[in-house]
Amino acid sequence: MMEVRELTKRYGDKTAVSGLSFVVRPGRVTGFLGPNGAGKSTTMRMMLGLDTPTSGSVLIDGRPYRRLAEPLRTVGSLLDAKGVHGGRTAYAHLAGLAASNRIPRRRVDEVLEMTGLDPATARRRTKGFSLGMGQRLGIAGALLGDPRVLILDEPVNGLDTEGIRWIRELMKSLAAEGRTVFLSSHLMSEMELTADHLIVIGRGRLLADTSVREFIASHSRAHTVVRAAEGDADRLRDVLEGELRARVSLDAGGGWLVEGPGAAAIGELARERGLALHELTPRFSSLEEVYTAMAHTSVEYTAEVTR
Ligand SMILES: Nc1ncnc2c1ncn2[C@@H]1O[C@H](COP(=O)(O)OP(=O)(O)OP(=O)(O)O)[C@@H](O)[C@H]1O
Repeated sequence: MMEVRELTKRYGDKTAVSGLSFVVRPGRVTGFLGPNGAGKSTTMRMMLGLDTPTSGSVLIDGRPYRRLAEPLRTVGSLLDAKGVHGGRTAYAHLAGLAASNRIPRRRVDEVLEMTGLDPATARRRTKGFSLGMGQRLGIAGALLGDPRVLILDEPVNGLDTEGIRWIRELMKSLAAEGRTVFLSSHLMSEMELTADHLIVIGRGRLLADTSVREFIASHSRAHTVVRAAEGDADRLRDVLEGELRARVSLDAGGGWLVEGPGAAAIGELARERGLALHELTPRFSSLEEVYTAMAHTSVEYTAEVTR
């Protein structure tokens, strides 16, 4: 478990993180969202003791990072996959990390296998690694100490479709084992598939701390796809616009996309007006649609931090 308490970070007159408080719980994947410059990386750096808060604190399993006896065994992290010495082989990099954290050498082979880095790749210098291979190595490093908490900044960055799917399943299985998994990503569709819970920040402040499902349900507008019998389509649109004040547009699959009234109201009105419906389907927004709509309407989502 991780507790962020009244966390604030200022750089000169710029406030990157402002009075942020939330709890990241074990047993689920928590996604960390926010536009560029919202303060995600700064928050993650403070979680890992790489940056000192101006005020506030982060506790990992009850202690600040710097007071953890064996940090790598408690928290695994991936902030910058390029933070590996290019002259070393992947194996040497992990073996060095293991040795300095009193982690048995055999664990290196285990994490290499878990992350799909084969022995031949592991013996290559990391300088020639692709972004995706570097990302896998970074994750191998994060898993080395078999930590209860994982903090990953953009872990799918540079991965192909197969790699992205692999990360998704890995994150879910680590959470299912009871670990605390906290990750940021710009890929909303991926976040929707991977995360159970969301922490959303904008301008360094907390905007939402909720399940993915609730976030979508509470911010999406009701949409329904409705299709009438042939010949009734125009009349259906007129009735919806005139009597229910609905916004009606043509749906990509034919039929009308109705915004405003729910499926029940549409169905009942159609029956009263003697219109036979061939389709009446509530449509839920995707996380990406909800997030994009918020980004257009809320200043916290749009502008950079200025103060
Ligand atoms: N070392 C620093 N010195 C001065 N300002 C900084 C420093 N680090 C971050 N900032 C500023 O703090 C704000 C938050 O940056 P941060 O990198 O944490 O955002 P982010 O949400 O991770 O963005 P991105 O999605 O682009 O990575 C930005 O305005 C950034 O310019």
